[in-house]
This record gives sequence, structure tokens and C-alpha cells, in this order.
Amino acid sequence: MSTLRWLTAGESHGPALVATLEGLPAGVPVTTAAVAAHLARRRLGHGRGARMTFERDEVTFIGGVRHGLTLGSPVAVMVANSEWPKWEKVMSAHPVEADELAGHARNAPLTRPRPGHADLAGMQKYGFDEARPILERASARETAARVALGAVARSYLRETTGTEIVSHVVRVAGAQAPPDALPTPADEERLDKDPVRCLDAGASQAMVREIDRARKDGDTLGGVVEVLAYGVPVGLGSHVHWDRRLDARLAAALMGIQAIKGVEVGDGFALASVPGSLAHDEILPAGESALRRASNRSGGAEGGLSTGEPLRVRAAMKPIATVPRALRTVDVATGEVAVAHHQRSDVCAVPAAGIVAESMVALVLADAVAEKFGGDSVRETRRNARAYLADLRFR
Ligand SMILES: Cc1cc2nc3c(=O)[nH]c(=O)nc-3n(C[C@H](O)[C@H](O)[C@H](O)COP(=O)(O)O)c2cc1C
Ligand SMILES: C=C(O[C@@H]1CC(C(=O)O)=C[C@@H](OP(=O)(O)O)[C@H]1O)C(=O)O
Repeated sequence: MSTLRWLTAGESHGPALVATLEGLPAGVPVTTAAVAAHLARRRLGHGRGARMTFERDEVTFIGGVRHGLTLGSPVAVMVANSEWPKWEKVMSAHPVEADELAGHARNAPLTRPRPGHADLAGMQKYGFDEARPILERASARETAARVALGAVARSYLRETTGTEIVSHVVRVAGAQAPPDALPTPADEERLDKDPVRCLDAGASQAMVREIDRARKDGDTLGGVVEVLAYGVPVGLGSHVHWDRRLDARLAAALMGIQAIKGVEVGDGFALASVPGSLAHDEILPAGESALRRASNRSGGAEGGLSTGEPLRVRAAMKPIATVPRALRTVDVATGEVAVAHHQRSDVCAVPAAGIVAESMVALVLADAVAEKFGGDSVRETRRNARAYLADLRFR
């Protein structure tokens, strides 16, 4: 049940990714520069692989935007893969011999499925005898399309409810940020400059060291990202049905990111080990017609509804599955024991996953805002949101 509908298409080494977003009102400011800026943030982070250094994301709006504003029609955006000419033969309909590829053996059938990837189960399910047709779509290259749509969703949120989203890395393997280092949107520039998007300098250096050690050891790492949304109005989502709960929608969206294996809302798993008297956020008066919370352990969501406190969600990423010190597998062409296919890969993509997580949170919140406040123009949505907030007995 969604007010906004969105889809992506495209393969990792295909000509382009495309994404559409339907249901936004007219008048949302959207520029290629703003989308490109978020795509650039997604490419960064200590531990990213060689591909990030030479490939470029080329953004083109092909529908729904005119003179920098949405029209109310579906928004369609294309992110071209600048490496396409090098991959055209590999991806072409007619297989070519490996030696035609100027020394690259990339078109050799990938019959040694990589543990931790969709390779093996995908080949079995879709009836392929090699992994290429599976890995092309399973690849996290697809997240570029989501970040492009996320940039549009962020602009809609900023214009209608003033909501701003920021993320940071709270863990890379054994290196952890201090629990009190919560960033605000004012920290975004600093975070974007940090090699692992961590506010605490000591923790950031420890994370970089972990990544360098893993690279040296031919290994890979995962970690945890946290996304915060400030200025979320009270009452997004609903308690009335499981699929309308804001926390459930956020969890599904974050779990839908490649390699995310766990999601927490607020204090999440830690709440399971404390008594109720230390688990909730007491409600206190704050003047005549305002209330405040003594804490924000809930992460801004109670009973499937936003509380008006900052929204706080975390996502745990497993280590990159293409491990240079290649894992054991079976060559499905021969049935022989083998090592998994490996050419190049990220060592750690946790900072990039943070940008993708920001985008998913933006899309979920944009959907919940569109559902609650409606409107065919941004002005109408903003008016509806302000009228609702002004009418609350307590703020
Ligand atoms: C931003 C980002 C970059 C990634 N880069 C790589 C990579 O270079 N190599 C790799 O093997 N996996 C990479 N992954 C993870 C794989 O796509 C993912 O582990 C794989 O699809 C299987 O994960 P799943 O079990 O969650 O589906 C990346 C994930 C993200 C979010
Ligand atoms: C291209 C991106 O990420 C890719 C995600 C990815 C994977 O297996 O998920 C594997 C790598 O690509 P390749 O197999 O071509 O080296 C990453 O570079 C990107 O994020 O834009």
C-alpha cells in the first residue's frame, strides 16, 4: 500500500540504470546537479574498489521534470554507466570468445558461484548454467538508481515538512563510534569529508585501520550505519495495520539494500536486555501547549507512528561477499571443488551503504508524507502539513 510507487531497472554492466517515481506533486525542485551530488557521495568511502575510481554516473531526467521542477507526472531518471563501451561485448546478446576481449577473460562462463551472493540460488531458480545473468542485477550498482530517486524524495520532504536526513557509520567490524556521537544535518559536510563518514576522529581512524588490514589480508568487512531524520512530523504511518506501520516500512526498505542483514529502530536490540522502566521515553510538559520526551530510545517511532522526535534507524551490513582470498565453491560445469570467481571488488562499502540507507529512508518518509498530507502541488501539501500541525492540542 503505497501512495508513491517506484521501480528501478538495469544491470551492473549494462548501458544504464533507470528509475521511475510516481505520485509526487508538482513543484518539487529537482536538478541534475543535486542528484549528481548524492550519487557522488555514494561512490566515496575508504575501502571502495577500483571501479569507483574510473566509472562515472551520468544523470539525465527523461520525464516528469521541467525547468527544475516536477510536473506531477511520473519522474523518470537515467544513470548511464560510462564503462558501457568496455562491457558491450560481454553483455551483448551473442556470446563472443574470451580472446576477442583484448586480454579480458570476462566473457568466460562464470561457473564458480560466489558464496554470499545470489549466484548459485539464482542460477538454480532461473535455469542458467552460469552466474552472469544473475549477478548483473543482484549487484549493488543498482543502488545508484535508488540514490537518484532518494535525492528527489529528499527535496520533496524539505519543501513540505522541512525534514532533513543525515547518516553516519557507527561500526566497521571491531571499530565502533562512541554512542553519544549523533550527527545533525549541520554535520553533513564534515561527514562527507571523512573517509568512513564517522564523526569521531579516533573511531574514524580505527575504522580506516581495520579496512587497510582487511585489504592487506585479502579479506573484506561489514559494519553498521545509522540514519537520522530531523523534523519528521508526528503521526506518519499508523498503528491500525501491520503494513501501515512506519517502523515496518522502514525495516523492509533498509533490508532491501544489498548485503543488509539486520535493522534496528531506536535502541532496537539493546532494549531487549533492559527493564521497561529504562526502555521507554517519558512524556513531560513543556509549557502551555507543548510536550517533550525525556529521552528518544524509541528512535522516533511508537506503535507504528512517528512521534515527532528525531527518527533513528540502523542497518547492519555483512562483509563484502566477493572475498579476494577466494572462498571455496564448486564449479557447476564440472562438479569439481574450486575457488569462487573473483576479479575485483570493494573491501568495505559501509559508508556507501549509509548513503543508500539515507535514500531508502527518504523514499519511505516521502511516501508517508504523501499519504498523510496529499496535495497535487507542493504548496498544497505544505499547507496541509502546516494546518495539521497548527491544529494539534499539544506540539
Ligand atoms: C554500496 C554497496 C557496494 C557493494 N559492493 C560490493 C562489491 O564490490 N563486491 C561484492 O561482492 N559485494 C558488494 N556489495 C554487496 C553485494 O551486492 C551483496 O552482498 C550481494 O548482493 C548479496 O547480498 P544479500 O545476501 O544481501 O543479497 C555491495 C553492497 C552495497 C550496498
Ligand atoms: C558498481 C558499483 O558497485 C559494484 C557492486 C558490486 C556488487 O557485487 O554488488 C561489485 C563491484 O562491481 P564489479 O563487480 O564490476 O567490480 C562494485 O563496484 C556501484 O556501487 O556503483
